[in-house]
Amino acid sequence: MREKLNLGRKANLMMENCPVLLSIVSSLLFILLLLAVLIRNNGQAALVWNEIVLQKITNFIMAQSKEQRILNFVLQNAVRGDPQSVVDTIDKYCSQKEWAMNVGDEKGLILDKIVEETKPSVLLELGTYCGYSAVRIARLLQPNACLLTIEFNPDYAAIAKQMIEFAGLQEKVKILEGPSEAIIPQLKKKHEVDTLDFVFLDHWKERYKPDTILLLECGLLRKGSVILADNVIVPGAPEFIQYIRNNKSFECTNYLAHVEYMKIKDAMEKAVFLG
Ligand SMILES: C[S@@+](CC[C@H](N)C(=O)[O-])C[C@H]1O[C@@H](n2cnc3c(N)ncnc32)[C@H](O)[C@@H]1O
Ligand SMILES: [Mg+2]
Repeated sequence: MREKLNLGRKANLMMENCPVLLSIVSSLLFILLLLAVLIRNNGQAALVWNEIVLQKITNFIMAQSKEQRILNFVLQNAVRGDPQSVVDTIDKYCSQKEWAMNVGDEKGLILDKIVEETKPSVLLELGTYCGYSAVRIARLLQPNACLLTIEFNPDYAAIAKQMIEFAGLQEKVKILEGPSEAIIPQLKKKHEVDTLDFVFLDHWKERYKPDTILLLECGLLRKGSVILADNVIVPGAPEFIQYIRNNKSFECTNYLAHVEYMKIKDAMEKAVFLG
């Protein structure tokens, strides 16, 4: 009898709270819907969602970093000594399993085209990450050409080293570990660079402009040096774009594309130094 009374009271309580519960659930659904729309239409929100929310949860569950998972997938599925298979395997993982900030397959084709047109011997990349673009660039280089790539995150630099070795490109690519602003001034004396034929800007976007100015101040650009900047729409590099397009020493071209492994618009900017 007492049990029946208790059950009745519980049912009454639930009925009384029903509108409150319903409004909480519907508010949550509304917030989720809003988030989904925002992520779908907004590049910045999509990057934050992938890099901060999804990645942190997966890293916690798997007790391993996303970059380690990308490397493991390459070690298990790509062909050792075959850079194209390394590039394709990373693209497969990042388009099907987990998003990552590699330049990716679509903008990678623009990068390939500009490297092939420029035929560079001395190249600099700012922002190595897992070594995707380093492998992509180095696979196209002439026998004596060399790519220096700067990365300040030691975990990423370690992953990139293994990626580049697996691709068989360790003779062509040298990883310089540290912040770009500290390494650029050492390039001439410490790393025997005279001038750079090609520079790929793909590190944090607020460093694009100051590091371009630093390259000029250090005398590392010559007439005809090509700078290619990734992600000039998403996340965007407005200060760099304003600086480079208003500088008469550079001739600029914009290449429209999409954010790596997404349908959101992005672009690359090529700037040729006129001396
Ligand atoms: C977008 S990822 C590079 C992706 C890579 N280029 C690719 O396409 O495979 C940017 C990388 O730049 C590194 N980075 C950012 N700012 C840097 C700086 N000032 N000096 C050195 N590395 C930097 C980050 O740690 C990150 O690994
Ligand atoms: Mg990029």
